[in-house]
Amino acid sequence: MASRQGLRPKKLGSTGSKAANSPSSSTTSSSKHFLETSIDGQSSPASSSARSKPQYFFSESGPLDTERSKENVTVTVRFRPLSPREIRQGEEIAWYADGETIVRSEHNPSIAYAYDRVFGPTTTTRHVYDVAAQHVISGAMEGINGTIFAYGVTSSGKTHTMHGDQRSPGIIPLAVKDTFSIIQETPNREFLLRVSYLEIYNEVVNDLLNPAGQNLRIREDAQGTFVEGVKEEVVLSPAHALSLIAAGEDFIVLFTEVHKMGCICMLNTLFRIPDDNHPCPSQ
Ligand SMILES: Nc1ncnc2c1ncn2[C@@H]1O[C@H](COP(=O)(O)OP(=O)(O)OP(=O)(O)O)[C@@H](O)[C@H]1O
Repeated sequence: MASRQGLRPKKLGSTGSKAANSPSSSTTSSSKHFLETSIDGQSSPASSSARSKPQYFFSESGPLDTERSKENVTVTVRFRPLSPREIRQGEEIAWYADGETIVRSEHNPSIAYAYDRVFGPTTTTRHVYDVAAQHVISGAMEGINGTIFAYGVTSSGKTHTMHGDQRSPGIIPLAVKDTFSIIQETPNREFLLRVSYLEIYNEVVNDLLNPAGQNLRIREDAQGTFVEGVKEEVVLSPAHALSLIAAGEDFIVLFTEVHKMGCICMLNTLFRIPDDNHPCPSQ
């Protein structure tokens, strides 16, 4: 897993004016609310860059490469646009995406942070998925553990990014679809896909696929860390997997009132797809 250090954005000095560093006006300003999407693809070559270096578009050489190749965590920031309500209330943009890797303060341009990738408010979820998540899925299908998670303050866009809607599917449905496409394109292997859906609320782990599975314990054994007693469903199609998410969502609604009272409390869900894949016996 990632070290804490790996999750920390790197603060930069001023690297120039906003206009000079911004590729286009559409990505130079965005809401003061932003979401950080973290990705952990253990040992995945595609996620092996240094935390503060843009992973996808830089190829680096030199003595630091060995060190960087150990880095498995990338941090991506996605800005959402101001909502109509925020515009009506006269809310102002506080941070903006300055190019593809820098977040800069509107009020003090000398304050800037570098991330692996920064997406402005006009970026589609599909693009975020393609650039920042797809490689974790393809890595997982090759047996490399991977995690994609979103964090941010309330209303920063976590649900929009991870779940999305019919018009703009989120990272979870896109990942499910991709997973099954990869299975179809890999006829020489057999895959067993199992899904679990958990919520971590105030440090309590609840099973969203099983109403009886409350306050589950996190344990460790020789094979690694696991949640004791969590329900795992074998899934046979994208529709089946997505129906499990929908069922889990119904369950989350039960917690919504608590969540509202909790102000900035975070409601986090984990949608987990462990896959066991083996070469076909006949191959
Ligand atoms: N990239 C985006 N483009 C357009 N609208 C967005 C975007 N991201 C979020 N929104 C909108 O902003 C609002 C808040 O987003 P969302 O519900 O995803 O936040 P959240 O972080 O999940 O909030 P909470 O923690 O309170 O559940 C929603 O109306 C959503 O549709």
